[in-house]
Amino acid sequence: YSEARVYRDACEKRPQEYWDYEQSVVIKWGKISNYEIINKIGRGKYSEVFSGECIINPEDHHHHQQQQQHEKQQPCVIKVLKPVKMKKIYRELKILMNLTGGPNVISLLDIVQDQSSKIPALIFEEVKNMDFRQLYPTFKLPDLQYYFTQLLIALNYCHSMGIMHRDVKPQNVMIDPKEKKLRLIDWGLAEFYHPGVDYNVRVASRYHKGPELLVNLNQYDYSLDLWSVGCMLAAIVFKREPFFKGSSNADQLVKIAAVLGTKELLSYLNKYGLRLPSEYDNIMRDFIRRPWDHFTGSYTNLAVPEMIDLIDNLLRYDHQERLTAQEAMDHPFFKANYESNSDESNQ
Ligand SMILES: CN1CCn2c1nc1c(Br)c(Br)c(Br)c(Br)c12
Ligand code: NA
Repeated sequence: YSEARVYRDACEKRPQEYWDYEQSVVIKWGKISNYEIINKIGRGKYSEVFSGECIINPEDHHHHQQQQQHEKQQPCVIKVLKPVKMKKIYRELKILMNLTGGPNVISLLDIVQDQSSKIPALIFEEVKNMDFRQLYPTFKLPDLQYYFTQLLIALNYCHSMGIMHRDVKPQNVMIDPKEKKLRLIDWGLAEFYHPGVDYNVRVASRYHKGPELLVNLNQYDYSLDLWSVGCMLAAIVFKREPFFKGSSNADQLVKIAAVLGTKELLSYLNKYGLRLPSEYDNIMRDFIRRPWDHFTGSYTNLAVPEMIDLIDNLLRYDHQERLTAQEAMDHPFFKANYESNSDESNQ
């Protein structure tokens, strides 16, 4: 049995309609004619994503025909949901309505419905996102302090609102480096946290799955998201994207054990009265725990002691041992001064 160390009663202390998405999702549908799709920017298992424009007060267009071309349109992102169970759609909508406007959470501007297909489309604020594979290699320590503080602010907020994101990964963290803007997106796998509930372990994306998901520890909590943050940091600091690259869910745990150790995995399982699932019998080997400096190689520019300690306190098998989002924000790494010293910048 396991319970969250923080925000245990975040849902219980709110009215039932806050978290009971099966009963009480009231949708105020917007007008699909207010939006125009420009082009496709992404496709996922559950949705197709487009860049779009919001046509502001279309009634003005009748009088000034030529103005139409010059009318300032609001750029937006249009997420067209694929027809999955309405229950899952209601969950995402409810969570977005609860969180929209929160710090560094993507803003939901409107919900519209395609007349023929009846499929809902979600309209979001636009973020001029720079692909993480291009952006992350440019990060120096001050950038890591800034952007991971912004990510932790978003996670502490949603956790305080009783919501686990459950799919934290670079693809779901939109960053506009020009505006130094970060937004956590894709709440399609997010769920409300209730103590003692057994959750589906088939969540998150393989490389960012916490050990709890891979050993079928169903009573996980917000701390799952902090494992994923640890994976993101380790990938940047040790220049290995992704940091744990499993070829399957089972192999994912093997890759984690190759770093954190097999003995340590078994004591984690023991603590929660779990056994290694049978699919590991032939693939789990006896790994020794690797010290983090094993991964720094020749360079250590980002691998400063405070960063190593932060990663070490996020990438813990035992979800109860991991730093919470608030504890991570209070970690010495974020208090240190790494502003590039003068001689370095002259080189
Ligand atoms: C696949 N890509 C690339 C950029 N981008 C993608 N999906 C997005 C979603 Br969902 C939202 Br909401 C926003 Br905002 C942006 Br920007 C998005
Ligand atoms: Na989204």
